[in-house]
Amino acid sequence: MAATPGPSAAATAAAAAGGAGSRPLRLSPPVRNLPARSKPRQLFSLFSSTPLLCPHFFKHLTCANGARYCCSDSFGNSEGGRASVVAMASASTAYERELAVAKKAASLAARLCQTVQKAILQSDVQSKSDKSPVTVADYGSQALVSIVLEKELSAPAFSLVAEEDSGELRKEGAQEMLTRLTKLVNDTLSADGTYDISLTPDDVLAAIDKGKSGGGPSGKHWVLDPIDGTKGFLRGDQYAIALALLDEGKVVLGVLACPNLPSASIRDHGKHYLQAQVGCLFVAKVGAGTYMQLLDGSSPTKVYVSATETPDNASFFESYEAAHSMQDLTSSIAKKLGVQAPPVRIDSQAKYGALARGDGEIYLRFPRQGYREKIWDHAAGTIVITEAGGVVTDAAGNPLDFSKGKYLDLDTGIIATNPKLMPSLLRAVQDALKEKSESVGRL
Ligand SMILES: Nc1ncnc2c1ncn2[C@@H]1O[C@H](COP(=O)(O)O)[C@@H](O)[C@H]1OP(=O)(O)O
Ligand SMILES: [Mg+2]
Repeated sequence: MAATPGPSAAATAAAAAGGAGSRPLRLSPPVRNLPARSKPRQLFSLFSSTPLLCPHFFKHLTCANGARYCCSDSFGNSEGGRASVVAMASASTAYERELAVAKKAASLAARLCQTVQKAILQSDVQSKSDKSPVTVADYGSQALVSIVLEKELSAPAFSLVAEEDSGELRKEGAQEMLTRLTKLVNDTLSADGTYDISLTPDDVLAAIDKGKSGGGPSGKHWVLDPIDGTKGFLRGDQYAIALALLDEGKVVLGVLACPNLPSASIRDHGKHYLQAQVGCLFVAKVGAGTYMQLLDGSSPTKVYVSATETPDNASFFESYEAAHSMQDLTSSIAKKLGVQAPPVRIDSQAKYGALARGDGEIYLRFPRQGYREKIWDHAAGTIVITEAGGVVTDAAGNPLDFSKGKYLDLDTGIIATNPKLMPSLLRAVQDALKEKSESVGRL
């Protein structure tokens, strides 16, 4: 099945209203049937700036953050010294089953979301108590992921921490939506053909409510954002299905399905990606690197963060929605760092995927005071970046802690970049935050 763009067929990541100087990014309809290519450029620049570890030239290299990566054709296959063979063998076999299940679940959910985005009707949008829009696709995506986890995992009593619950769907007046949702889930399952099942509305409600786990520091917990970037989804722009697995409080695998992200770099928008296919799946497992493939199936390609060391050649990603991140602060950080390029604003954890494959160097996220970050908004994206050789921290430089339950306890914001740029980025963040608090103090 070919990946298809959204209803507008133009995933737009233009500058937010009033965002003068930001880089408009209009993603046009894809030209079909062109081969997806990863960018060897990223690999070459990494070779040129990283020490080789052993005489197996081009086999082993150390990423700038000290993590070891092996050049391998498939997930986890490697060559080299005995110790690394042992280490990589355990890295390659651990969580293998879970990763395959996560890919299956996210791909199926993405298919459902693509169907809905194409046919979206205003009446699909309900209002949650927090007033953010939620669609039949959020529920359908969560139900499908939950069903795949239940069918495929050997332990049926899995723990799932997910964004949606069935509360609104159980209310009077939601019957029609529930009927449509059940049909959508069943149609997606039957088109896929893996499972010969037909779900009732109650089955769908129960599947959604499997996502009520609170997470925490012990055991395994799946973490799901069924549609990350609901606003982008409704606009016909970028969104992601983000699924991760925590084990003893650490993210051990992550899958990001980005149905509207072009397979080619969006750095030089207006150029290569206009011919690219749309719909990417990023897959990361602890110790085994990050891979990208087309959502409609292509062999996975290992991806790496950009090796750019100089801020004046760097570009940065931030939220499309001005309400999600303080753009005056991010602009001040970029200025202090010496970044020349305007911000690239796109919705959802698609930013993490784009950064992981080197489309840009920096991600800045500074929500307004009082906003509490949820683990499902960052778990999959974080491992996609770290396994590609990048670093993700809070504004004080601490790693994100996914072991505290549903929320991340954060110092102000989230930043990501490559290890070479991180020290200067952290200094710029600290300076900009200090300046901001001093200016608030003077008022
Ligand atoms: N006021 C807010 N500030 C920051 N993030 C928000 C806010 N409201 C919703 N979000 C969440 O931010 C994420 C999108 O981030 P981005 O701005 O990078 O696209 C989404 O998970 C979105 O929730 P949701 O998943 O319900 O869409
Ligand atoms: Mg989200």
